[in-house]
Amino acid sequence: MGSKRGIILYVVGLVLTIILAYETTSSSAQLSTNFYDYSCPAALPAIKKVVEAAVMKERRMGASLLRLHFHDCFVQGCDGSILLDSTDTIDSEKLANPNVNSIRGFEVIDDIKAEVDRVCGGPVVSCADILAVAARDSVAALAGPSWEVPLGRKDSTTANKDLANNDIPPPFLDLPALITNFKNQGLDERDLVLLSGAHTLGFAQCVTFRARLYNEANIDPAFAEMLKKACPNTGGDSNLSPLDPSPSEFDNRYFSQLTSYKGVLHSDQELFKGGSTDELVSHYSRNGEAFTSDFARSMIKMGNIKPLTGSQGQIRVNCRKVNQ
Ligand code: HEM
Ligand SMILES: [Ca+2]
Repeated sequence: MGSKRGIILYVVGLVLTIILAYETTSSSAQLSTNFYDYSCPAALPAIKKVVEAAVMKERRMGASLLRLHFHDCFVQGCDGSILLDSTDTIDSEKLANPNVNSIRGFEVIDDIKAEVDRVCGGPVVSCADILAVAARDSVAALAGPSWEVPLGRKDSTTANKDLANNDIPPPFLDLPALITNFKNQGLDERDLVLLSGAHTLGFAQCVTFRARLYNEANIDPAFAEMLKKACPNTGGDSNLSPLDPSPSEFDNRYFSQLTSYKGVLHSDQELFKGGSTDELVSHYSRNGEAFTSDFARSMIKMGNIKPLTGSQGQIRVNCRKVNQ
């Protein structure tokens, strides 16, 4: 009798363990678009409102917020790690080469966080989710597509400056290295082309494309001459040039520029120079609608990189600091 009971208890325990294990693994991969529908339905409209005001004030901020989400996701996944300031225990990603004197928008994230916590009555929405939604709302505010953002990311308690230096692609990479870099994040060649299309928005500093102007042959000569005016051989490192001719408009001109060898960054032109991604670049240069809808898909894919979910991580009270 006793042993029968023991067996039943054992089986029940086993089943519970299996269910629990399944729940943990599936929830750690699962985000959902309705995550805040009950806990704070006012959150998403609040984010949109602050993003729209910031973009109205300065169009470039939309580009900067989009890039912030990208640079978050490529380091430890989309976990808000990029937002943490340096402390004794935090080696801030803000100081990594791809970010220092370059990445911007932290004050807007602070403004969004304050407004979201106000309307939700406390810290309900993670900083990582705020970054993902702000990127989406930025694109939409600059005439780009909108999409439903899968939500439920938690915030990291760590940052990794070394990983930021290693994993955020620098602009001097060639196509094979760009492909590998994206592949390491679970993104394919099509995602590389589509997400590089984010360079339809925003600006680059002279120091990031000088070598292309003065050393490379696969650049339209008149275009190179024009860029050299804003980017001399020496000095003017931080002078800005737009990444495409309409840096405040989400359109497909980035791709048509590439097909006429008017890419600003070396890494941009790598996507169209007789290699495996040429076809994709031509396709999106001819078909703006396809770019718009496929870009949204790739953004969702990028936003799903290694999120912390369920009991992992935390919801930060201050996006710049780990709780307590
Ligand atoms: C494919 C590899 C990529 C490389 C090598 C790269 C590199 C760069 C560089 C060097 C800049 C100029 C930064 C400066 O001068 O301060 C820049 C700007 C920008 N990048 Fe990328 N990027 C890449 C992919 C992406 C992706 C995937 C996104 C977003 C989905 C993105 C969004 C942006 C935006 C919006 C800007 C303009 C930011 C502003 O004006 O504040 N980039 N990128
Ligand atoms: Ca991160």
